[in-house]
Amino acid sequence: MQEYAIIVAGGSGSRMKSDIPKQFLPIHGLPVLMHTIKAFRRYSDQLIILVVLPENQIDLWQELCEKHHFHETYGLVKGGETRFQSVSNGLMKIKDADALVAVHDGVRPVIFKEIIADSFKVAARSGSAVVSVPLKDSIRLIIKDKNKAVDRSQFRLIQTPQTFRLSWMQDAFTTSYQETFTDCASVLEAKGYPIFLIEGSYENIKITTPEDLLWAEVYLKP
Ligand SMILES: Nc1ccn([C@@H]2O[C@H](COP(=O)(O)OP(=O)(O)OP(=O)(O)O)[C@@H](O)[C@H]2O)c(=O)n1
Ligand SMILES: C[C@](O)(CO)[C@H](O)COP(=O)(O)O
Repeated sequence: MQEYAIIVAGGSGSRMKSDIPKQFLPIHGLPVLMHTIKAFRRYSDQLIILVVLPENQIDLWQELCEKHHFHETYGLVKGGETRFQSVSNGLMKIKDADALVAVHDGVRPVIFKEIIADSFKVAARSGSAVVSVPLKDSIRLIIKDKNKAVDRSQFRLIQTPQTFRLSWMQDAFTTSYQETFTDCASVLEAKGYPIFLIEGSYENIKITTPEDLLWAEVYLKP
């Protein structure tokens, strides 16, 4: 079955508060998104990669590609207002009848090829594979002005890639957008599809705020 990766990098990175969107900030001199694309290419030469970018940042990306002599093979897709819309735009570019699609945040550059491989293997068998890790901190539930300890073993932190059968994704993404759709798993779950969790890695961080860049520098050895 043909394997696709939709790498979503259509956001503005408001929480990073940087001059340019965080997906273009350098780690060891190379933009975050280039590290992410290279990680997926390391997984397979056969993988079809689609990269979703904000329409108004495509010129900047192309300048960066020239500057860094970045010549990986991938298709470019225009992003949307929300992550949901950006994924949806990526899905619309896929014309195969049958395929597997891994959706990954462009700002998670420390993704190991073994995890990508596992996500495709499990999704081929079960229809879905969502990367997750156990919590290391204690957590408390906030109820108005009070709070209460909860059993952390009942929770998982969810990462990407999130890999699914194309037909499941196409069906699920016909749903109207809801605020609670923070990832693809929540969209597929809302349509009744089962979500299978697989083991992720604590290094697979999402670059969201400035200190995350420092950790990514440590994890991505030059
Ligand atoms: N309209 C959007 C919003 C987000 N994303 C992508 O989804 C991933 C996870 O989102 P997040 O970390 O929230 O990125 P931003 O939306 O850019 O950040 P912020 O919420 O701080 O503005 C990122 O790779 C981001 O580029 C996207 O493709 N299209
Ligand atoms: C998709 C995701 O990275 C899984 O943890 C996360 O939900 C993205 O959240 P954000 O609100 O877009 O930062």
